[in-house]
Order: sequence, then C-alpha cells, then structure tokens
Amino acid sequence: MNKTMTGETPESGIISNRGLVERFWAIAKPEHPVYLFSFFMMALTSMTDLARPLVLKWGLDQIEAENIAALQSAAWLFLVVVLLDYGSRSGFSYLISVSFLRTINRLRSKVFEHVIHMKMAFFDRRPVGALMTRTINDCESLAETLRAGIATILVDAVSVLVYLGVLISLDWHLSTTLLVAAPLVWLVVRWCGHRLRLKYLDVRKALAESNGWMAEGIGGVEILQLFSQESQSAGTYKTINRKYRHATITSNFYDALLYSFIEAIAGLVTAAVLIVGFNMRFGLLEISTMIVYLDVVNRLFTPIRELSNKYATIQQALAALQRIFELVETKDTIQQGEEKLQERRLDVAFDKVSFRYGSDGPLVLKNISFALKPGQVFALVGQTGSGKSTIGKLLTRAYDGYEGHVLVGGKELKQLDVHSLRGHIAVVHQDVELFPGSLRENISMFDPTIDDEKVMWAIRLVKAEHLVARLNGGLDYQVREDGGNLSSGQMQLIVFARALAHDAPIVLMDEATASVDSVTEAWIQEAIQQIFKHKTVLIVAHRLSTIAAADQILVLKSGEIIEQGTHEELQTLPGGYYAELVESSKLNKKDSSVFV
Ligand SMILES: Nc1ncnc2c1ncn2[C@@H]1O[C@H](COP(=O)(O)OP(=O)(O)OP(=O)(O)O)[C@@H](O)[C@H]1O
Repeated sequence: MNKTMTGETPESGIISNRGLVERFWAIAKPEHPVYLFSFFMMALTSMTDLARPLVLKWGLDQIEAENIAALQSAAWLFLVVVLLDYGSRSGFSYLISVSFLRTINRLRSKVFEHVIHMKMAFFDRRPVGALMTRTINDCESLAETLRAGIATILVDAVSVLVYLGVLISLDWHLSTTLLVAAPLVWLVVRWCGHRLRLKYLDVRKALAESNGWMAEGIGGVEILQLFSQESQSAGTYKTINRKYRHATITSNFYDALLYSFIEAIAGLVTAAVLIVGFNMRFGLLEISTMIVYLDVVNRLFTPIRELSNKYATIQQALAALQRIFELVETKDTIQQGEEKLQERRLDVAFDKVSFRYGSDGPLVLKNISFALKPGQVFALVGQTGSGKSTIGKLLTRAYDGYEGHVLVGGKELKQLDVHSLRGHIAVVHQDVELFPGSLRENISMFDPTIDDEKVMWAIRLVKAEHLVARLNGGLDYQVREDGGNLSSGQMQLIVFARALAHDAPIVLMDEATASVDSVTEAWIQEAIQQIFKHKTVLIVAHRLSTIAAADQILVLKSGEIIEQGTHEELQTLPGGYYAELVESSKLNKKDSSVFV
C-alpha cells in the first residue's frame, strides 16, 4: 500500500460557508417546504419562550389589581402558550431531523452514484477504504452534527437577538458599551472558525487514511501473513492512527480556545458595563435597572457561549460537507459521445495509438496499429507488462486519454455512447468475476432480455449442462462471493456462458494461465471455439493451441508491436522474438500447451 494514496485531494482550500450552504440547499430541494415549516416552528418556539414570562407577569399584575376575570384569562392563556411551546418545540425537532436525514440520504446516494461512474484512473489514485470513508463516514458525520447542532443553534441565535433588544430597551446609552464586544466576538469566531475548519478537514483526511489502511490490510490479510508482515503493517497503522489522534487533539484545542475567548469577552463586557454604568451614567440610571441590566448581559452570553460551542460543530459539519462536495464535483468520468452502435458485426481498428496511465507516467503503448475484422481472431502475445491488457482497457474505455485513433465499426470511441460500446463487447477476464447470487443471475447479469431458455442455450454451448445438473437447485444454485463454492474450471465455464448469452459482436478475452484437469481443459477449449464463431475476437493468449489457431498474432514488447503474422509465419522468421519465445517456453515448461 502506498501511504500517499489516501484518496485525498492535496491540501485543499476552504470552500466558503455560503458556497457550501447553497450547494446543500440545492440538494435539499424536495425537502424545502418541510425545512421552511420547521423554521416557522422554531420561530414560534422563540416567541412562546418570550411570551411565557410576559403572560406570567400579566397574571401576577391581575392578582395585585384583584381582577379575577383577567387572572382566569391569564391562566388559560398561559396554558395555550405552554401547549404551543411544547408543540412547536417537538414539531421543530422532529421535522428538522427528518429533513436532514432525507437530504443526507440523497446526498449519500448521489456520492455513490457519482463514484461508480468514475473512470478507472480515478480508482487507481484512491484506495477503497478512503472512498468508503467519504461515502459513509463523512455523510454520517454530517448527519450527526447537523442533527445535534442546528436545532439549538437557531434557537440560540434568536435568543441573542431577543436579549439584545431587551438590553437596548433598558438603557440604550449603556448598550453602546456592547459595541466593544461585537467586533471582538466577530474576530475571535472568524479566526478560530477558520482554524477549526482546517483542523476538521485534517481529521477527516486522517480518518480516511486510517480506514484505507485498515480495509487494505484486512482485504490482503492472507498475503500479509504469508510474508510475515503483520507487525510491519500494524506499526504503519499505529503511525497513521497517531496522525488522526494528533489532528483530533488540535481541533479540540481550537474548540476550547474559542470557548475561553468568549468567556474572557463576557468578563470584559461585564467590567465595561460596570465602569460605564458607575462613571458616566451614575445618577442617571436606577440601581434596579443596573442590576437587571447586568443580569441580562450575563444571560446574553449564555446563548453566545452555546453558539461558540456549536460553531465548532458547524465547522465539523462544513468540513464533512466540503469533502463530500469535492468528491461529487470531481469530474473524472469518461468523455463520451452520443452515437449508438446498431450493427451486429463490428470491426476494430487501432491506428497509431500511444498511451500512458498517468500524465507523467511512461508510455505503455507506442504507436499501436492493427485492423481486426468480424470472424477474425487476433492473439496478443508478449511478456508480462508488455501492454497486452492495456489494449483491451482502451477498447472498453476503462481508460481514455490515448493518442491516435481507436475505431469500432468505423467510429472513433469518443463519439460513441459508452454503454452502447460496452454492450457490444463481451469481456472474459482471466480473474473470473462471480458475485453472490444465483447461477442464473451470474450468467444473465440481470439483463431482462436473457431468459432461462437463453441461459440454458449458452450453458449447452459451453458444454456445461452436466455442471448445472450437479449443482443443487440448477440455475437457482447460490454462488458464493467470488465463486467460493465452485471450482476454477466451473467458474470459467460460467463466465464463458455469460459471454455467449450476451451475444456481443466483439469478444475481448484474457485467457487464463492456470492449468485445469485435461477434461475441463478440453471443455474450455471447445467453449472458446464456440465463443469465437462469427465474432470479432481479441484475445490476450497464453496457450500455444489458442495462439496457433489465431488468424493473426501481434507480438508486443515494451508497448510496441514488434512482430505480426500467423503462427507459421512468425515461427520461421529468422531471429524472430516470437520464435524465441515459443522455443524458450517449450524448454522451460513441462506443459508446452501453456505458452507465456
Ligand atoms: N492502472 C495502472 N496504472 C499505472 N500503470 C499501469 C496500470 N496498469 C498497468 N500499468 C503498467 O502498464 C504496463 C502494461 O501493463 P499491462 O497490464 O497492459 O501488461 P500485460 O502485457 O497485460 O501484462 P500481463 O501479461 O502481466 O497481464 C506495465 O508496465 C504496467 O506496470
């Protein structure tokens, strides 16, 4: 595992709060009415908060005035206010959390949908664990912080405004003192907020790295144990975890700093009010007003303290949101056209194609040219790393950004709709890809046009009826993850049946090198011949029998085609690379049917 591959953008800047909120609001469009209604509920909560003491005071005044009727009305009014308060408070809390949950669920689906449309180069740079952190943990963190924070933030913000109003009405002269605090609070909140966001971004990055390492470690545990690398891997994990711990501690530090700054400002403001009150306003201010004033100043700082606390929570949510949007806004999808392939017979041509995986990577294909017609089989041959599989990856558009032209049915790949193109290519990989599900689903791949009859037809063509008959449940047989309950020969036959059932005009095959018993080998060879019939076939071939039967052999070395011809032509080429490869494979391998 490469430590730099954390799936992160390099040191990312901060997207403005407004930018993030606007993006979130756009995603939340279906919930807009519920959000607005819950905000109305919240406003009602603040009003009932304010009304409760007023109604109480009015009621108490009626006792003094001995107005029984008014006192009774006050009691009823108090009940209404209490009920309203209860209803609006619970309504707000329920509606806001439901709305957040819905929006975040949509966001999570959007992230997943976006990620699975990315081109393969995107995944080369990002380990699965780190991507999982973004799709699951970041969304989860956002949901948690929003649920925990926003509901009370809005109430606190309204309380601050209400207390300010009360202070101004008590003595507006004295209230000018508060102006000293405003810029201080603003500066402190901005400064700490900026740092907090950066630190929370670090926390999330470190968490992604930690999860990435853990996912790859557990996924590759067999290799780790075989090479006795458990302690080394655990040591690296500790280092990564230390980074996470450090980032979390630093963010807690700024959180605490913000809180203590606010405490200090509260103290300063109280002192300023005392100084101004007893010096400049002495005699102009009743002592009772002064006491009430100081009490309200103290109360004013309660929601401000709460807000400063929640500000850290908001920064946490914004950091998670920023990472989610950075991912969703990464445009790393294949550039594709609109044209759809209609023909059932398609030729494939590479014209002076050169390619490198990364912009600064080495050229892995150099000036590759060949033309393959329907009914023809071309075998790609060459030593490991010579570029054989890369040709297939370009053809299926797993990667783009090549120089030259790749044409299918005479059309440049970039002009074609990528789904239409892939629907016309049957890919049979060396690593057999089966998933947990029925045998039927593994062959039809949920294509509704492939019914049981077609599935059985494909199975018969690859001579695998005996296999299905032996499996418990036949087509309903439940295949385990990665075909865990099937032999490698059986898995290959199923994948061949899949290729046949989809009846694609182009076949791209990476022939398996693993030896199977001679009976299965014979079935597989027969299955391959069936797949090849009338198709345009490009095969990364490893068996001499397959290579010798190909119409053309393309011999690759370091990304270049160095020889091209039939088996007979190439074998008799004086000093030829292919002839040498055949000779050395015969000398080195007991089973001469397996070539390279
Ligand atoms: N995703 C990738 N990112 C960067 N380099 C890659 C990637 N995949 C392959 N390469 C490089 O491209 C070159 C060609 O690889 P390719 O898989 O096409 O070779 P191959 O001939 O099919 O090898 P093999 O027979 O071992 O499968 C190699 O040097 C390899 O290291």
